[in-house]
Order: sequence, then C-alpha cells, then structure tokens
Amino acid sequence: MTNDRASGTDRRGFLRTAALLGAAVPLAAAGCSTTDPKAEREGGGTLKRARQDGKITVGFANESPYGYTDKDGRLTGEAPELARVICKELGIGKMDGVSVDFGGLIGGLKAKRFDVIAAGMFVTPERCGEVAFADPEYVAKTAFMVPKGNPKGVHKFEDAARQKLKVGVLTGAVEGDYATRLGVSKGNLKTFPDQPSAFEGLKAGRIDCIALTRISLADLLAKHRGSAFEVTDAFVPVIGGKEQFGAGAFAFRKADTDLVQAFNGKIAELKKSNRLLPVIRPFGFTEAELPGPNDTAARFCKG
Ligand SMILES: CC1=N[C@H](C(=O)O)[C@@H](O)CN1
Repeated sequence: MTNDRASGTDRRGFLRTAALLGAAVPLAAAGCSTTDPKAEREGGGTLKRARQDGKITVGFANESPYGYTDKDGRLTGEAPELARVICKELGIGKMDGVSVDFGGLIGGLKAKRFDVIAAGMFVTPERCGEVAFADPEYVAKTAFMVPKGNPKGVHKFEDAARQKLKVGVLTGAVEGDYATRLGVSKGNLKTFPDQPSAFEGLKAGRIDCIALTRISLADLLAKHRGSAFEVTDAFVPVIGGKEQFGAGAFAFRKADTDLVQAFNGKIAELKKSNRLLPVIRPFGFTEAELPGPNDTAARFCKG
C-alpha cells in the first residue's frame, strides 16, 4: 500500500485501491506525548509512531456516508473526514485507508492492519471489551428500508419478528443483535457484506427489509432514486427496557490510550467551538445527531 492510497479487498477478492486523503503537513512535534516502552510492548505507541511518520492508517467499511471511497477513489465520509481534521491538528498529515467488511473492523484493528476504526462504529458494551472508543461524534437512530407504502407495516424489529419477515443486516453490525434480541429468528436474519448487496437482496425478494441507521438507508435510497423502496421513520430500538441509541465513535487498540486521549481532546475542542457539525453535515448529519455533554464513550460502554 502506498502512502496516499486507500486499499482493500472487495467481496469478490479483488484488490481495490483508492486515492487518499489530504496533503502532508509538517509534523507538529511540539506537544507530542511520548509513549512508554510498556505501552509499545503491549501494542501501544501508535500516536508517537504516527507523528514520527506523519501518517496513520484507518479502517473503514465502505458504508456510505460513514466511511467510503467516492467515485474518484478518494476515502471520504463522516468518520474519515473527521479523522483527517483531527489528525492534521495532531501533526499527522497523511491518512491511509483499508476497507474491510463491517464485521472485520475490530479484528483488523487488533491484527494491526490499521490503527483506527473510522467507520462510525457504535459504542456498545460488547465492543468496549475488545477496543477503546473515543467519545462519540454523533448519536443516530435506526430505520428500515421496505417496499414503497410499507405493505407489511414494519416500523420496529418486533413487527418483523411477529410476521416472521426476513431482515437484512450488515455483517457484524448492531442491527443483527437488535433483531435477534427482539424476536427475529436466526433463520430469518440475513447478513450482507455491504449496502449494495443488501439492496440487491431486497430487490430480489430474498429479504423483506433492511435494518440500518436511517442515515445509511437514506444515502442508499438516494443512489436508487425512482426505485420501489422507501425508508421508514427513524426509531430507537428498546431492549430490556433500555433505549439503544447508536453512538458512533472512533475505535482504537486498548493499549493506545494516548491516541484515544488525543482524539478525545480534539473532539471536545471541535464540539466546544462548533466545528464538529460543519465537518459531518455534508454527509447528512444534522444538529439532532450531535452528541450531548453526557454522551461519552464511558456512558455507552455501560449500555
Ligand atoms: C455506522 C454503523 N454503525 C452500526 C454499528 O456500529 O454496528 C451499524 O448500523 C452499521 N454501521
């Protein structure tokens, strides 16, 4: 992989490359934190290395508008663009991207294929056992893509479960968990590696609906204007009496505590100076999705 390309392997196994990400800027050596040798042994030290190299690698799931390559092959989306702003301010001028299925993000991070997950991944208690999350950059709701007119009246997972409908989700995404916990049988849950294949499944009638964030489905629908589908109103699944808001955040290896802190510092600054929304607004995010003061990673790790 070159320094300024995003690369990955698509689901057919073809290597895909994509031009990247912002011009190099001089290293901001001042204020760099040093990493202790123990942290490096345990897989930390990424912030120091990234500052020295002037480069960091992010993992993304090619889910638009969270993290994807555009028609020119450039890595973009809510999370990569925000990461680009933060990294530049941290003195890391270049960002490479590696594309994997959503379900491969945590494994890829741990295997050091990349240093940060920049895919709008939700903070959940299970995932907090595996990775360290920064504080959320947005909080989003869920929706379904269904045939126009929503003939089966699917507004929440319980509606799909009751009617034994087939629900399409992305591999490794939270919606699969929501669905099964709210009564959809494993046999009626169909996983897809990406949005286009889920859409094909819906079109072919292999599934009755797709469950994802409303933002993701609105983006998918916009790519298929005039199609026979619609996106339902956004809702918040409730499991065991608890509302499941989707708090999206960058994720890091647990040993990279200094990198998490550095990102958190910059996210706090961006929020305080009202600079967060302008970065993510072009991707369909509004004030309604901005995290509140209590929407911390620690809060969502608790569930
Ligand atoms: C950006 C995103 N977040 C959810 C998740 O973290 O599982 C899923 O909706 C998949 N996509």
